[in-house]
Parts: sequence; structure tokens; C-alpha cells
Amino acid sequence: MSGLTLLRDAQKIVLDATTTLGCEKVSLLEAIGRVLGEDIIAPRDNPPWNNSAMDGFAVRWDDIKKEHEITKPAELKIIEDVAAGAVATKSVGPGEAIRIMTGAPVPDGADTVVRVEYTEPSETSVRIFQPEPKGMNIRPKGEDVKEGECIISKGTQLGPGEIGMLAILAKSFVLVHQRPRVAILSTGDELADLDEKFDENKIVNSNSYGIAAGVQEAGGIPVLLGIAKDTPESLKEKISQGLGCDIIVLSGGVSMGDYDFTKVVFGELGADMHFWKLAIRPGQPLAFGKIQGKLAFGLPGNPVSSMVTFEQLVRVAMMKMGGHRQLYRPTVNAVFKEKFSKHPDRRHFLRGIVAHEDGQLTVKTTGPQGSGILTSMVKANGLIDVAEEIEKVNPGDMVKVQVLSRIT
Ligand SMILES: Nc1nc2c(c(=O)[nH]1)N[C@H]1C(S)=C(S)[C@@H](COP(=O)(O)OP(=O)(O)OC[C@H]3O[C@@H](n4cnc5c(N)ncnc54)[C@H](O)[C@@H]3O)O[C@H]1N2
Ligand code: MOO
Repeated sequence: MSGLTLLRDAQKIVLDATTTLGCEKVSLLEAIGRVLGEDIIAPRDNPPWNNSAMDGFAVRWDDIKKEHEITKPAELKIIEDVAAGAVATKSVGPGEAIRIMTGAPVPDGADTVVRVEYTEPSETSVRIFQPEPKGMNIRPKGEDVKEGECIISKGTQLGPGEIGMLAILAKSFVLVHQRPRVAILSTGDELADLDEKFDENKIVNSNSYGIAAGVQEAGGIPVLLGIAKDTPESLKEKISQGLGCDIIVLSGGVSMGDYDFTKVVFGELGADMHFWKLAIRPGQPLAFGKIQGKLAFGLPGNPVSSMVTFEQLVRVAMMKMGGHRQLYRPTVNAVFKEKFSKHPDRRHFLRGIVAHEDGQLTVKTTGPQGSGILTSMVKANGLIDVAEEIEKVNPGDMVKVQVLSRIT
């Protein structure tokens, strides 16, 4: 495998060079999708007191435990009404009941709540037709959250469940990691941007938009720098504009062409650069290094190659910067439905369609896998990860798939 760098070695170098960003406070309504920068320790129990799970009557179980018949209901005296939000002023004594609403604190003396459907109440007393087990319909103090427990740990990406819990814990502001700002630059005289007059001799700059979407999906903030001309001067000027960001991502100009200046310019701007021929397909040529402390990636220009290398390297660095615990995409094992062969040298990322079929996960490719065939990324919900040493995959073999989006 001479001259080829393994992806996992490249990932290690990238991750070693990446530091996690600091934190900022945001209000709860802005916190969805953000990554928690602090452990959340419960300041009190939830629920804060034993409370009723039903609208009904708080009673002493001893009073209702006998066998009930429709003709011989237990009859208890109603001594008070407790609405949700109110607290009983009396305690339930033998032969007594307190009318209670769902969520209200269970009065002293009561150990069971009988739901209203099992009773026949009048103004002053209630007849109970059905016994309930002792303790029924009482939600105990602290059944959800115990004071002092770590309820959500640092590095968790906040979803609706976590946001609701933060509200329960009365956190109106929460510490989250800053979002990585990613400058995106496309290179090449053949490119035209979306706001330019259409020219059929030009290639539309799609990479900047695909990469920007990848940045957003990974929780970052894309900063589009436009298109650099195929000159070292233009490249240098544009790259300097991106140095205010945390990461600079270029696409194009990293292979062997006469106008491929990315590597030269990266070299002139910074030290400690890596120019890799990665042992992956697609996405072989790649430049990486630090320019003035900022991570800089030169991704290959072919549209699929730029996306696949973004996934494997830039996204992983963004995850670390953003404070995520899980840096890599989730993977599943699925039954391969086709035949595939390759040289046992590079790791291949085939664009795949993962599906549930007869109780198992299956995967097939999206069709032709050329690195300019962007419809493969449109159709794919996963990248089939075929390891370097593998030569053949047959129908029925299990393969590993990086999950990119929903499996139907
Ligand atoms: N002699 C060699 N030629 C090539 C090699 C090699 O090893 N030796 N590697 C090939 C591989 S693999 C790839 S991948 C590409 C990488 O090329 P570059 O990074 O230099 O990219 P370009 O040549 O500038 O462009 C390649 C291709 O992609 C299109 N492109 C570029 N930028 C964009 C953009 N922003 N939006 C849409 N499309 C873009 C461009 O038009 C070309 O078609 O090199 C191979 N060659
Ligand atoms: O690496 Mo290139 O991305 O094989 O087309």
C-alpha cells in the first residue's frame, strides 16, 4: 500500500490537532441541538412531593381494603377538596377521604388514591365500589429525579426530552459548547457560482453548498468564501479571509493538475502540513494542516469525493470541536444484496440504500459509484464501509454501514 495513508491514521492526526471549543450560555429556547457543556445535577427531587396520578379521593387503604360489592360499598366522609396547585390543610383520618386532583400533593394520613370512576361522591361523603391496591395512584416524591443525581451529562446533544428536563430543573439558561465556524472555499476557473449568469461552459459550484449543508447538519456555522481562481494569489487572499473561522475547508485543486495550487499555498501559509493520498475511494488526494492555528482541509474537487472526505475527516473534527461525546456516525450491520469486488488496498465508501426487509436490515448500492455522480448521494441513506483488506463482498454477506439519514 505504498504511499497511501490509512484513513484511521489520518483521522488520528486530525483529531490530535483539534481542540474542543469553549462554552456559552444560551436560553432554553435556543438550546435544541446544542451540545451540553456542563453536567446537570438535580437541585431537588422531581416530583417534589408524593402526588396523585388520578383525579379521585385520597384515602386510607385500611378503610377500603375489604371485599366490595355494589350493595356494600365503603363509605367515607369527605373532609376537604385539594385542587392541583393546592395543598391539603387537614390529614386523612379513619373513615375520611379528601377529594384530590391529578398532580396535587397527597395529604398526610392517606396512602392510596381511588380514581373518581370507582366512586359515587355526594357533597359530604363518597361511596367506593372497587378496592385499589395499597399505594395505588400515588406518584412518589423523587420517582423521576433524585436530588444530587447527574441527570444529563456534559457532551449530550440536547433534544426535546433534555430541554423539558432542564425546564423541570428550572434552568432557563444552559451552558453549551460554541458551534464551530467553518469557512468554505471552492477553487477552480471552471466554476461559476449560483448568483452568476448561467454559462454552459462553466461548472456550477455545487461543492460549497453541499459542504455548507454538511456543516449545518453537524451543528456548525458555514461561512461561504465563494470561488478562488486557479492562482496562488487568489487562493491566498481567500484563505486569509477564512482565518477568522475555526476551520477552513477548500475543495478542488489537490490532485496533480498544472493548476492544482492548494498544496503549494497551504505549504506557503503554514507549517506541519500533510498531503495525503488516502487509502480510500472516493477521496484519495487530500491536504490537511494548521494555518495560524486554524484547521485547514483541502478536499478533492469531485463532488462525491468532497462529501465523503468531509464526512470522514471534517465532520469528525467538528464533532470534537463542538464537544460531542460521539464523534462518528452511528453504524449498522446489514445484509449486502449485490456483488462487489475491489483491490485489497483501499477502504471503499459505497453509497448505499439501507432498508428493513423481512425483519432484517439490507443494503444495496445506489448504482454507478463514480465520484462525479452526485445522484448517488441523493439516493443514499448510508455509506457502505468496505475495509481496506476486503476483496469481495457477495450477496448475503454482512457489511458495515455508516448511517447518514433515516432508514425506512
Ligand atoms: N493525474 C492525476 N489526476 C487525478 C488524480 C491523480 O491522482 N492523478 N486524482 C483524481 C482524483 S481521485 C480526484 S478526487 C480528483 C481531485 O481533483 P482536484 O481536487 O484537483 O479537483 P479539480 O481537478 O479541481 O476538480 C475535479 C472535478 O471536480 C469538479 N469540481 C471541482 N470543484 C467543484 C465545485 N466546487 N463544485 C462542483 N464541481 C467541482 C471539477 O469540475 C472536476 O470535474 O483528481 C483526479 N485527477
Ligand atoms: O478520490 Mo477521487 O475522489 O477517487 O475521485
